[in-house]
Amino acid sequence: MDQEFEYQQMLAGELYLASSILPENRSMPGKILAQKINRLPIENRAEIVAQERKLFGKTGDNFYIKPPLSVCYGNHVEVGDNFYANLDCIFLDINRIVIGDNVLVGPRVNFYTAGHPIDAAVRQTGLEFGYPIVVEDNVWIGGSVTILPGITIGENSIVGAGAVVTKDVPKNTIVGGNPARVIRKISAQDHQFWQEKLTQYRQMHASK
Ligand SMILES: CC(=O)SCCNC(=O)CCNC(=O)[C@H](O)C(C)(C)COP(=O)(O)OP(=O)(O)OC[C@H]1O[C@@H](n2cnc3c(N)ncnc32)[C@H](O)[C@@H]1OP(=O)(O)O
Repeated sequence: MDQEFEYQQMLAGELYLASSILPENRSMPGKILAQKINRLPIENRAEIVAQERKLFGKTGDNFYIKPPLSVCYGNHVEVGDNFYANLDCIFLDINRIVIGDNVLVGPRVNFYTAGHPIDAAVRQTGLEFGYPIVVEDNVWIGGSVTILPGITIGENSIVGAGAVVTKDVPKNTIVGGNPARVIRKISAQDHQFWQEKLTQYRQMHASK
């Protein structure tokens, strides 16, 4: 009964006592499965993907996370279509991590939903909390990025390598640094530049 209360508090973003969940340890199956995935031969991609689909709460078409990966629960992560995450990512999903379609994640990206009270006396009670993370469609997260609890990254945006994201990222924006700041908006010129590169590539490919 207490375990269920604490678990629901956790998902609601309210204070909860992790140690009351831990005796039964609802997060252990996900951790064990992640360990199993990390031991699979890297060339056995079909099996890796099959196990990753069991680990996460939801996955879409064309999905792959390059091991090793780490989770807290695993089943609190939901991912859309066309998802790729490079190696060594950490999904600390004590609250939900909701990721849209066409999202690219670089190596060593940390999704941290968990936090502890600022006040030391309350922190010492063992009470903690977690807020959800949302990554909207078409986002690219560079390597070694850390995303903090409660953050939303808006559609089409890019998080530069090494950023610590402490505030929501608006859509169509490039951010970088620690704390992450807006570098610039993604513009019509970017669109034109990359469309031209794409056309060039296709012409060269066709002429081979
Ligand atoms: C899915 C995967 O596996 S991804 C593989 C791993 N690859 C990566 O992580 C690469 C991520 N890429 C980056 O971080 C790139 O630098 C990008 C996408 C942010 C570049 O964006 P652009 O707008 O083209 O940046 P550009 O190079 O023109 O630099 C613009 C400014 O932003 C700064 N900047 C660029 N990247 C970053 C960054 N990661 N953090 C902080 N500042 C940055 C530049 O220093 C420059 O500053 P200035 O105007 O003061 O000189």
